[in-house]
Amino acid sequence: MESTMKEMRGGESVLDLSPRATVGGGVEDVYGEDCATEDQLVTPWTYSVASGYSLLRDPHHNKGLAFTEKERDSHYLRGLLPPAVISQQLQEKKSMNNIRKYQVPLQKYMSMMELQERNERLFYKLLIDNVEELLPIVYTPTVGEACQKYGSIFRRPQGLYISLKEKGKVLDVLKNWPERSIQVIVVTDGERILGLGDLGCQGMGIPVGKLALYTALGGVRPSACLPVSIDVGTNNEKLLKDEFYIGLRQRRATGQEYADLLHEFMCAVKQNYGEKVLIQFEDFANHNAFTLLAKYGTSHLVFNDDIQGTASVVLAGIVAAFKLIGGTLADHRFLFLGAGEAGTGIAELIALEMSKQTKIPLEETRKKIWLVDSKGLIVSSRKDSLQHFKKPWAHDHEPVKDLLGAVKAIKPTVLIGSSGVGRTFTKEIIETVASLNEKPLIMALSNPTSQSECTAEEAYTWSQGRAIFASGSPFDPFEYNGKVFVPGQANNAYIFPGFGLGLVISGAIRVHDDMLLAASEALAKQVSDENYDKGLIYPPFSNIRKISANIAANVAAKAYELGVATRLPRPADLMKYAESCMYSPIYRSYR
Ligand SMILES: O=C([O-])CC(=O)C(=O)O
Ligand SMILES: [Mg+2]
Repeated sequence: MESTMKEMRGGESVLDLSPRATVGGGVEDVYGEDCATEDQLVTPWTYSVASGYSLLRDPHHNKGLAFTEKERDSHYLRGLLPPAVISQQLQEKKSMNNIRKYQVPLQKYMSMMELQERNERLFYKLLIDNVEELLPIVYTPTVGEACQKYGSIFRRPQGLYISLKEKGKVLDVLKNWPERSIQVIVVTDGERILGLGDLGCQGMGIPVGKLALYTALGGVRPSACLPVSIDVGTNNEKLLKDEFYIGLRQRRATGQEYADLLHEFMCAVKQNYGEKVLIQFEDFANHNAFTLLAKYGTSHLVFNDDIQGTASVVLAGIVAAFKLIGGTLADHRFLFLGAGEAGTGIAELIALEMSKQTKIPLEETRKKIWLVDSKGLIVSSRKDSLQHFKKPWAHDHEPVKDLLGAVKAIKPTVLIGSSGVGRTFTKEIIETVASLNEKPLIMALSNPTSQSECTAEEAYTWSQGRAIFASGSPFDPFEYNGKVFVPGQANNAYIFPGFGLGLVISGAIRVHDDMLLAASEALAKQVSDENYDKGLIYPPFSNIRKISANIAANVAAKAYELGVATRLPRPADLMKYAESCMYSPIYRSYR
């Protein structure tokens, strides 16, 4: 020990060439970091106020070549940067040029993630100014591929990893996160990532992507956002055998062990961040999604994006579509393929809104809505064997074994895919729906693009250009018989950023279904005549910050009305207030 210490401090001692030899081989190494052998401890020294080299390495404050002369003087940056001083605008132009050079979407994704870790404000500037181009990169569909390959492309960790190894220590883990004032957490356990299935710990890409949208689309400060991946194992054999897999190498814990870890997490979050932190559940498997929402809905500020966010965005699209296809909710018949979180969540919100509009009891309005799962049409004779969240949809009807049979029997005016399984709206199914309706509304919601129930091209071609079509993942405009059809993107990204902002600015402590209706109503109102002319039932994403502010204002107003808002007094103009609260990625000047 004595001699090792000597070796560590000086450079004079004889070099130890054993396998324990120094890692860095430093000379005049004051802190002993470079001279330390692999099994010696070193101290990770940093400064409390970032300046100089560490300022350039701090993504929250780094501005790269945009540091001014004055800032370079006062923050010890002289010589650490080349002489040129350029604007954020020029940096943006350069970064976009570079990203556009990549042909492979995953490379664009990696380059965006690198930017986020190098210069956060520039990352958000790019994302906000080029939202339609970059959304498919940081979000669906590319984020899906990124999660599948997360281990291989892993560089710096993002977000907080809570695994079974941290059982009993979750509060300590939360305290390791560098930010204190968290407002929004997006958490997944990775069991149902988009329509791609169980990706275990690598589901982290989803909370990271969703929170990037919270900031870019909804204006929540990046430092107030916390992505969390809960790792209870994975049942994905391919990942368990993948040498680059980053998660626990075990099959999923279930039952009490699972419930205990989640409960510890939920309690620790409240203890650490208080009552008003929003916890968004994302991409949990059906069985846990419904259970967690019901269990924590009365004690925490929780929101399930796949059940509630998707419901709100789809309801908005349907209501907007009535301008094109006519009628009201009560005039239509709805048929779903897929009776999981999205399917039953949407169905319930449609039934609730229909009931409010018509004063017909909810039990009755539900009967206008039919769902098909992997075993066929959900009917009352199946009731005993159905999972609890499917039971309200088991109406009286003879058994029907598949979607085509159900389309023929139910004669829907609106067909919605929420199955997570691609290419299930076949030619025959779309032709049958199109034969029943002058203007069928077809929504293929499953993500990413590979899991979409049909493509835009198929929907337009097989309906001879008569379908009103929207999909969860983006499709390019499609020309058919000389007319250009622009498909809308029915994705919860329209809702959750503004919804969350509304909760944050009102200090809401609980989520209520009426707030989802308020968000939906605000979104539907944003569709302009110009959008309708193109067949769109959603406004373009280029306007999303204004849309989010509108949603936030409507949600906040509802929170005050329901008495769950704690930020008092209520701001008189909630729209103005929402806009004034939104994060801007423009660089700040340092003193
Ligand atoms: O992430 C998305 O694009 C929408 C969503 O929540 C899902 O598909 O699970
Ligand atoms: Mg999701």
